[in-house]
This record gives sequence, C-alpha cells and structure tokens, in this order.
Amino acid sequence: MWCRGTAGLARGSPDAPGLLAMVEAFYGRAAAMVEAEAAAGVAGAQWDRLPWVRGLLETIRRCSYVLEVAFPLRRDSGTWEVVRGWRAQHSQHCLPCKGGVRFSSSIGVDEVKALAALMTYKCAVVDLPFGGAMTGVRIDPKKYSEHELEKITRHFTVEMSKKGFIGPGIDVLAPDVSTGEREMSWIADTYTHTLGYRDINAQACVTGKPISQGGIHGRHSATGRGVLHGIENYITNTDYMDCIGLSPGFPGKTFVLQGFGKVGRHTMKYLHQYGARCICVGETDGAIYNPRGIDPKELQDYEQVKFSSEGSAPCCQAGSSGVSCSFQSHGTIVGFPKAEPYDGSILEVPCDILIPAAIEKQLTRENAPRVQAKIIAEAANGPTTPAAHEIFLQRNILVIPDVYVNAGGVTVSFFEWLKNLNHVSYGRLSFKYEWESSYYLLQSVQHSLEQWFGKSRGEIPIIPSPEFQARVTGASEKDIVYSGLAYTMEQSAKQIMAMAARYNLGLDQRTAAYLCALEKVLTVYNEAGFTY
Ligand SMILES: NC(=O)C1=CN([C@@H]2O[C@H](COP(=O)(O)OP(=O)(O)OC[C@H]3O[C@@H](n4cnc5c(N)ncnc54)[C@H](O)[C@@H]3O)[C@@H](O)[C@H]2O)C=CC1
Ligand SMILES: O=C(O)CCC(=O)C(=O)O
Repeated sequence: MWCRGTAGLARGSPDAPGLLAMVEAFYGRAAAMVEAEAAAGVAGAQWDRLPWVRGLLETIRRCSYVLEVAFPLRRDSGTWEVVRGWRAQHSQHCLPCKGGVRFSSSIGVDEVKALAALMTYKCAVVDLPFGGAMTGVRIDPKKYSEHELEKITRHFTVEMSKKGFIGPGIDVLAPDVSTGEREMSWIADTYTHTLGYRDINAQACVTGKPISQGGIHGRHSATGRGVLHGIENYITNTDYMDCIGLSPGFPGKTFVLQGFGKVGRHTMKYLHQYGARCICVGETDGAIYNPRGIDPKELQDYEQVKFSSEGSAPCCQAGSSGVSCSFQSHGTIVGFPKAEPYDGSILEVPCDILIPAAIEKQLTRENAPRVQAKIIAEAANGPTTPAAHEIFLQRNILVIPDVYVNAGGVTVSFFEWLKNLNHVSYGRLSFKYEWESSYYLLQSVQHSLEQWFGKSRGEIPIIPSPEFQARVTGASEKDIVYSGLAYTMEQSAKQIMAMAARYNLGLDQRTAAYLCALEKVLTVYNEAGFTY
C-alpha cells in the first residue's frame, strides 16, 4: 500500500478560510478527479459527456435553498430583541433533506451552507437516502432561560414549517451543537400541532427526540459509538496501521479528546470500554491531563455533581416541559480531582489518537506541524483546514474524515425516522417469535441427537452459550440499532478504502470519502436526470 497521500489541495492559499471555502476545497479536489475520469471515459463516445459531468458537479457543489429567518423575541426581562437563523437545504437529490440544529453566537449563513453540504456528502458516504441540510440559530444559548429557548425554538419551527423547511418527507431536523432531546421535543410538538396536524407521520419531522416523543434507543450515544466503529475499522486494518507505524487494536492506545459534549463524552466512554486510555480532555474553560488515564464515568459524574451543586444553569434545569436537558455545557471538567490541570494546547499532546469533538477549524496550518498523534478521528464537523489536511498527509498522519467517522448520529437518525414512519419500534413484532424459534431449533437438535445416539446415557443436554442466551432472551431495540450502525460503518469503511486504492490516494481518506459520495450522488442524477 502506498502510504503518503497526494499534496496540492491548499497550496498558496492563506489558512484562514471560512468553513464553506474549506468544504468547497475538499469537494473541488474530488470533483476534479471525477471530471478527469469522465473526460478519459469520453473517448469514442457518441457525444461529449464532459459538459454534462461538469454541469452535474457544479449543481452538486452549490447549496439549493436557504431560508433566512428573523423574528422578535420578548425576553423574560421585558426587553425585545431580534433572533436570526438559517435553514439550508444543500441538495435535494434525495428527499427528505436531513441535518442538525445548532445554537451558536458565531454561526452565519455560510457556516450553515457548509454544514448542510457536509451532510449531503456524509449521508451519501453511509448510504442514507437523504439530501443534506442544516439549521443555525445565532444565539448564545447560555444567555437565555429555558423559557426563552423554548420560545425561540418553537417560533423558528413555525417559520420553517411555513416555508417548507421542515416535514417528514421534506426536511428532517436533529440535534447538533447546544441542542438536544429537549429542543427536538419542542420542534416535534410544535410541528405536529401546527402544519403537521393532519399528518400521521408528523413526528418524523425531527430525530433525536426523547423516547416518549417517538425517539429511538441509542440515538444519544450514536455519534460516539459511530466514532468508535469508524476508528475500529482502521485501527484493526494491518495495512493502514503498518503505514503509520502503529500496532493494530485499541488496547493500550492513548487518546486525547477536545470537547466533552454529547459526541465527546460517548466517544470517550466507548474508546475506554474497548481498552484505549484517555489521557487528556479539553473544554472551553480548561483542560485536564493524567497520563495514567481518566475514567469517563468518573469525569461525567464529577461534571454533573459539580453542575448541580452550583445550581446556576437556567437552560439545563429539568424545566416546565418535564424533559431533562441532554447537553450539559454549563458543567465543567475543570478541577476533576483525578487529573492535573493542563495549560498547553491539548491538540499537541503526544498520543496515538486525537479526537476533535467540539467545533470546526481547530487543526490549522499553524498547529498541524506540532500535532503528535498518529490518527486523527474527526468527530466534529470540519475540524481540519485544507492546509492542515495536507500537512497531515505529508507527515503520514491518518485522518479519518468527518463525513465518515461522525456519521453514526445521522445513521441512527435514519433508523429513528424509519421507526416513526413504521409506527412500531424495532423488534416489537419479532422478538418473541425469534426467541421461540431459537428454542424450537435447540429442541429439534436435541431430539435428533437423541434419536441418532439413543438415550442410554440419559438425555443429551444442549446448553446455550451465555452469548446465545443473552441474544435470544435479552434482545432490545438498542441491540438492533447498534448492530445496524456497526454494519453501516463497516460497509462504508470498505468502500472508502477501495476508493482510496482505486485512485491511489494513500492515506487521503477524506478525498476517497468525497469521491464515494460524489459517485453516488452523480449516479442518482445520471439515472433521474437533473434538468428540465
Ligand atoms: N450531535 C450529533 O449527533 C453530531 C454532532 N456532530 C458534530 O460534533 C461536534 C460536537 O457536537 P455535540 O457534541 O453535539 O455538541 P455539544 O454542544 O453537545 O458539545 C460540544 C462541546 O464542545 C465544547 N467546546 C466548544 N468549543 C470548544 C473548544 N474550542 N475547545 C474545547 N471544547 C469546546 C463545548 O463546551 C461543548 O461541551 C460538532 O462539530 C457537531 O457538528 C457530528 C455528528 C453528529
Ligand atoms: O442526525 C442528524 O440528522 C444530523 C446529525 C449531525 O448533526 C451531523 O451529522 O452533523
């Protein structure tokens, strides 16, 4: 296997691109390769396919629709302000569109468009029948009470409904930074009681809901679990590990985590369970370090205890809605007694695996030369700039790209959406039947053996192994979800690796993943047609 990736993605460009420019640069590289292949393929063709392919590639690159919303909010204090937000539907090659809802004071229309484009490519990478979308509401959620956040969320939902930017067959929302089950519950409730009132599938307008609102077991932890499988598919691959000089497998590997939010904490939990050791965690208000390892459960307990003993987190108290908040960004990891405070840049701490799980543009031209990890797993969306991407390729660092490794969240969102459309939870119709079938199978094996060998020494016992016993008697919706997720991540890893081999891309898994996405979206347009 050829190890080093090809360079040239961001040569000469300053490394302060916006997120949109970043995503377009990554897309542009893959598109140029597809174009070259298409051009090569036209020799002898009856008509020139190159303009057609170029037209398609440009269509795919651009964001199809953006809704900008501005509405007034009466604060608890009696003052008024205007809240702004956007919903972008990047691609409608498949419907519905799918993507998260982010509350952030630094979000703007271009970030929303970029995140929506990433969703298109991500859904294609993991074979989900969705176009990409994203919502950004420009607020700092820490500065609003729960009541104010509820008003903002419900008002925004109504605005999106009026304009066709939410609905089970049009556009399906989900949690992202600073939103969780609570907000998804408000969205579902608002939609089902307004525009979706006559639609039996209305609940499917949003995923990441609490179970009582049609949510699915395992969505909470899905992105983190997907990150685990994403890394697992590479770290157990001896070719890739030989390339970067790392022994295969998780046990004994060290990792550093940036962002202890919904994605980060579950990623930490699973990597720890699989034998890796977290030595450093960084948050907005500080970082902690312990070379012997930080226990994820102890850290979470500490953060929550500290959080509730301070008791000053208005937007995170279980409030009037009765729904507990799923993001605890008002807690802190700082002061965790089983680790030291860490003052340096956590992204530069020596480790085997670095996991940015916070926000975009954390790994840049400036710090990439000092990163000391062998693997970077992009749990966050867009954490690596094009210049940093290139530096990592040159330094033989394996980057497992966002459009693949953090796709566990949207994959389980897909399962939730299907559950809502089916109006029945996974396994409800089949668990008992399967359990009984397994029981009869064991019984018939026993009878056959007894008939063949006779019963002179008594009945031949058939003893189910503990794993078999657990599987047939203890199966749950979560088991089905987890197995579907693991399968999805495995299949997509194989596709990306095969694409990397086909284009001789070495460690450049991002370009390989974009190529996978592009090929699939192109096929949809090729077969459906793309213009009138
Ligand atoms: N929630 C989901 O299902 C998915 C989320 N993602 C991406 O994962 C990332 C994290 O999302 P969530 O965990 O959902 O958000 P979250 O809001 O639950 O957690 C983000 C955490 O990162 C911390 N943070 C922010 N800036 C930081 C910085 N500069 N340094 C250290 N920590 C920082 C925040 O304090 C917060 O604790 C985002 O990029 C998001 O787009 C990707 C796929 C799915
Ligand atoms: O579950 C979803 O639809 C979106 C999850 C998400 O925010 C993402 O994949 O970036």
